[in-house]
Amino acid sequence: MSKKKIGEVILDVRNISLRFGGVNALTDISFNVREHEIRAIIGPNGAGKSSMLNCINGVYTPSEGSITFRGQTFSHMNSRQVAEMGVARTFQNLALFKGMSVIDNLMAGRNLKIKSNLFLQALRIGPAAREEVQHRAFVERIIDFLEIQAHRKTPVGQLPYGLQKRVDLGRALAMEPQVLLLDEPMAGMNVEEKQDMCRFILDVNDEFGTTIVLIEHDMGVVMDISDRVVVLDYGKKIGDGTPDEVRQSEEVIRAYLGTGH
Ligand SMILES: Nc1ncnc2c1ncn2[C@@H]1O[C@H](COP(=O)(O)OP(=O)(O)OP(=O)(O)O)[C@@H](O)[C@H]1O
Repeated sequence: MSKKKIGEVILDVRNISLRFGGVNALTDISFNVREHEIRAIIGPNGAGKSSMLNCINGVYTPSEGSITFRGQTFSHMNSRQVAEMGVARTFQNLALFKGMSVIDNLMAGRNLKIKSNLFLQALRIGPAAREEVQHRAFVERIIDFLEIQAHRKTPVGQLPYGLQKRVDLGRALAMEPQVLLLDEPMAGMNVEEKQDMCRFILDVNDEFGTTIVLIEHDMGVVMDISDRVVVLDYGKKIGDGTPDEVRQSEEVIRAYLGTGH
């Protein structure tokens, strides 16, 4: 693990519960995330991991509890407000425009940062033209960073799955987030693609200073790259600590590590 500096609490999840009809997807979950940290959420299928991310980024409204982001507490925010506050997300089932090129997908991810109005943008005149140049330069930086220069103009749907996941990461990075939520960034990847994705996640954390919260099933990956891990089981928190602490918890071993997930 690098000698990076972990900072203050940037995201504080307090007593979150979420119910779907009779199903308690989350029950009284509390944990925090510190600036510059890589924080993993793990747990067996149906444990509530995606529901937790959906509460953090405003897709779901928790039945109880609150989330504090950079000192501002809210019990519900919509997804756009959360994004504007600096939280970006990738999805388990990619959120890309398959028919559009890599560069256009990244520009779409940049949309939130574009200040000029649609009319000026369409005409590409005045401040809108200057702004577009700046945004394209930033997107090109991401393309170089993620080593996808050769695919800049390729429609995303034609790329292998591993590269599509990388473009999805790029789309989220185009927002220049302070906190990046990654929902199973390595799902469906082969070993080499996983190694590449691991390297990119560590580099994003290191070079951009982005705080990362990730859900991942591959335990090797989680234990290798995370600073701290939250463990969920049936919607309850059963573990929270460094990878070593979590690895040694009997409750965690019983619920998760020992079951061959
Ligand atoms: N929109 C929904 N409507 C009803 N129940 C839901 C909904 N989303 C999730 N659930 C239920 O909430 C519980 C937690 O699901 P969730 O998808 O958050 O778990 P998970 O840990 O992300 O699972 P997986 O690893 O399989 O993705 C499950 O029992 C699931 O069936």
